[in-house]
Amino acid sequence: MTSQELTEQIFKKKSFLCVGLDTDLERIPTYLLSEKDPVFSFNKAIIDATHEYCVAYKPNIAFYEALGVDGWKSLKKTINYLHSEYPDLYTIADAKRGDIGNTSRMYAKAFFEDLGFDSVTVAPYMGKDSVEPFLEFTNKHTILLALTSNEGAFDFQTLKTGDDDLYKKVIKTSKDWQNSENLMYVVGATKAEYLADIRKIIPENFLLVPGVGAQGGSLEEVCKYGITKNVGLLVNSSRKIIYASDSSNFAEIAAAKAEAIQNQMAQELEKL
Ligand SMILES: O=C(O)c1cc(=O)[nH]c(=O)n1[C@@H]1O[C@H](COP(=O)(O)O)[C@@H](O)[C@H]1O
Repeated sequence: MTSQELTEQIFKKKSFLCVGLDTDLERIPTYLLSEKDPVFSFNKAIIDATHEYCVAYKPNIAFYEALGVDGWKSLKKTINYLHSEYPDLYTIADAKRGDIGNTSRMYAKAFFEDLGFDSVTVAPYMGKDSVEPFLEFTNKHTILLALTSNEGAFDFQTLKTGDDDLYKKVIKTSKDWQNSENLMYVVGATKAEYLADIRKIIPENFLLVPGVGAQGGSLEEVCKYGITKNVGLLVNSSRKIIYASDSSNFAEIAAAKAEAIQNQMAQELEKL
């Protein structure tokens, strides 16, 4: 899906919500554990209930990898289900990959070709030749970690390198990489006020903003500093939506949570 198509979906659905599928066998309703593929059953129920309130889904790959072969099968079933039932929804593989060039190319093939995700999250630490293999894929986005939502973001990302904080240097440098038009960036909702400066460097790019909900970030603040006339935001919430209830009507409750966020987003879009 292109950025323009994603923007069209955002205006059509009045939502820039991304639902995070961080599916954990220890947190899903226990009655699902007797199903053949509890992870897929849970994801399917969440997707069927929430799809009208969001524009994207982001499975966090760690939750699937932790289950070995079974986890990869559940992931594949989930992405196939999204492609067949809801092809207008944007998909993010939250894998935070990045390695020497030929290895990155294999990661890119895994997520873009084999699984068919629209985008993948990538760590910038290994630099240009570790990211460019992802950027070669047309109509696919590489979502580069810029300023993350966690406390550890202050360990390295905000260190001064010359005149700039490291995360700003990452963003500025990445703009010169081959096919940089395929870049999006991660900026944590917990650091919303930094978005004002970030928007001066990248006024147009889409930002994936995790950290509202369970991590305490504020949607209002994110919009105040980060929204553009084309929106340019995908705001993720995982646990606050998918684990809102562990009873038999968990999907319904998740949908209500997603709808409440979507309503807030619709109000923000009204202001544009
Ligand atoms: O790349 C990410 O999505 C990500 C980056 C970041 O800075 N912070 C962050 O929380 N995430 C991911 O976003 C999701 C947040 O989940 P909740 O805190 O449950 O909404 C998790 O899958 C995290 O791995």
